[in-house]
Amino acid sequence: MAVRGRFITLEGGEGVGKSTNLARVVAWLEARGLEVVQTREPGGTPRAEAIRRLLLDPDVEEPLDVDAELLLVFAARAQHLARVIRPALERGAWVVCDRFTDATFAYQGGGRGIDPARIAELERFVQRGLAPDLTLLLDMPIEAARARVALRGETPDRFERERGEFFSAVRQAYLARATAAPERIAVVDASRPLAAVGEQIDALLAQRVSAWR
Ligand SMILES: Nc1ncnc2c1ncn2[C@@H]1O[C@H](COP(=O)(O)OP(=O)(O)OP(=O)(O)O)[C@@H](O)[C@H]1O
Ligand SMILES: Cc1cn([C@H]2C[C@H](O)[C@@H](COP(=O)(O)O)O2)c(=O)[nH]c1=O
Repeated sequence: MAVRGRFITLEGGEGVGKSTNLARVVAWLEARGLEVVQTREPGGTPRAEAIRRLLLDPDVEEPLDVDAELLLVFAARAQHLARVIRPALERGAWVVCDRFTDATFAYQGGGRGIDPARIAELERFVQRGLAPDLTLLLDMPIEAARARVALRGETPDRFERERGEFFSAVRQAYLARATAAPERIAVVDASRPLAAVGEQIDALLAQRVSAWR
């Protein structure tokens, strides 16, 4: 069956406000009478959430090989696409996802140094042409974002324990993808107060949704 719904993703480094603003995107769409499926990566199904725990667990003594990390990310994505994303889009629902493949190019590509061409191969294999219609890239300086994460007072996961250089590389990789695909990826200055960030997101949604109709 042909894909009919729309696929929106939120991206950005740790603590930039993806989860907070995802709730706003969902509310904005639902207020317009649309069926919305809210989900996240890695994860979104019980098996994919099990892979997420494996990826994020900081306490495993055996270091995770970077290629194994990449393949686990795409294994979780394949399951998520098959069980949640494709069925939702096919029945006409809108899917709003906290992170997707731009995160792989940013974290495994930029952060871990994996060749983007190898990531693109897996992207083609797993997604078979399916890609987000709109990506909101929340961008802000990494130190300020890390301060927000620290305020949450949670135990840092395996990625959150990385050094500053890792997150600088992640941020640069995200921004490079936005430069390469400006028609899909809208950069939002996430360092501003929540209300200002939300207003820009509402305006972007209004503009894109009217263009799709
Ligand atoms: N514009 C903002 N100004 C100030 N604080 C904010 C803003 N946006 C979000 N926050 C706060 O920053 C913290 C991180 O936000 P949130 O959890 O939404 O980020 P995230 O990008 O989803 O994080 P993670 O990458 O860890 O999942 C939360 O405590 C949230 O309330
Ligand atoms: C999709 C995806 C995610 N990651 C990393 C990025 C984050 O550190 C964690 C997810 O946790 P969060 O609550 O969303 O911050 O996973 C990754 O490295 N590669 C990916 O493709």
